[in-house]
Amino acid sequence: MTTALEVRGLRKSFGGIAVTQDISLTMQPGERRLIIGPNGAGKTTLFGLIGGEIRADGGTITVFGQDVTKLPMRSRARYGMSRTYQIITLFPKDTLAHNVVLGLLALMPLRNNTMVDLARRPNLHDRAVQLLATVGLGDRALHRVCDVSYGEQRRVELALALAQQPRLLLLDEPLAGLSQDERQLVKKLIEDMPRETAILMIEHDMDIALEFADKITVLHYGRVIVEGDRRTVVEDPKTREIYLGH
Ligand SMILES: Nc1ncnc2c1ncn2[C@@H]1O[C@H](COP(=O)(O)OP(=O)(O)OP(=O)(O)O)[C@@H](O)[C@H]1O
Repeated sequence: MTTALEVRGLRKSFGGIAVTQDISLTMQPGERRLIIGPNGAGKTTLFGLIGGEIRADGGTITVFGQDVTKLPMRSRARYGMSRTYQIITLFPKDTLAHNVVLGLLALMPLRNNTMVDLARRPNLHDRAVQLLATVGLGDRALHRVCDVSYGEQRRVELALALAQQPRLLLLDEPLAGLSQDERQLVKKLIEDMPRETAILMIEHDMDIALEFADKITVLHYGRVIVEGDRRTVVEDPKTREIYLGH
């Protein structure tokens, strides 16, 4: 079976400091994988490399059998990969629906046509509202991003990622900055994502994240130090050393 993601010997240095050191990992289609590690372990850099914002110094990244190592970020989406960001990247003065419409447009062959008349494409708007409804924001579609809460903005990001119907979804701390109630809501949204979508997630909230994961990868100083199912990782002395200091 073709793997969803195959990372081999990935390396990246910034100013001579190795931040990603020979990382390899394999994900199967539909797998739910959690990446954990202390601050500065290189989690976000690894996401940047996989997503294509950061160019690797060495190694390869294959998505559903396609070598994407040298492809720019936007081209990687065409192979089924989509991601959210730790920092929100929405247009604040536009409505939620319009943000999602832009996300949908980015996937279409007419995406480079700046003259596209959105008023003549009501189906796009309807699709955007539908997607917003899947993250519980159907009734907020016509609100501006700057007028909704931080938690709601994070849910718009999830709607945008889902708009791409990804086969591989990268979630960078989807629960960060959310209230307890919003965490539960977003957790449920992630759990309810199509089971065939492989999800790679960075998350600090262990209580929620461990439950979600089929497999966990622990990074430390840019290396994979432990990998396995929940029990293997939690019981491994190296994990305990990092998180508990003993
Ligand atoms: N563009 C950059 N230039 C220089 N150093 C960088 C750059 N990006 C990241 N780093 C450094 O690389 C290391 C790993 O950073 P990264 O953000 O990937 O870690 P992280 O595990 O995601 O941490 P956190 O949990 O705090 O978000 C850090 O020491 C960081 O300062």
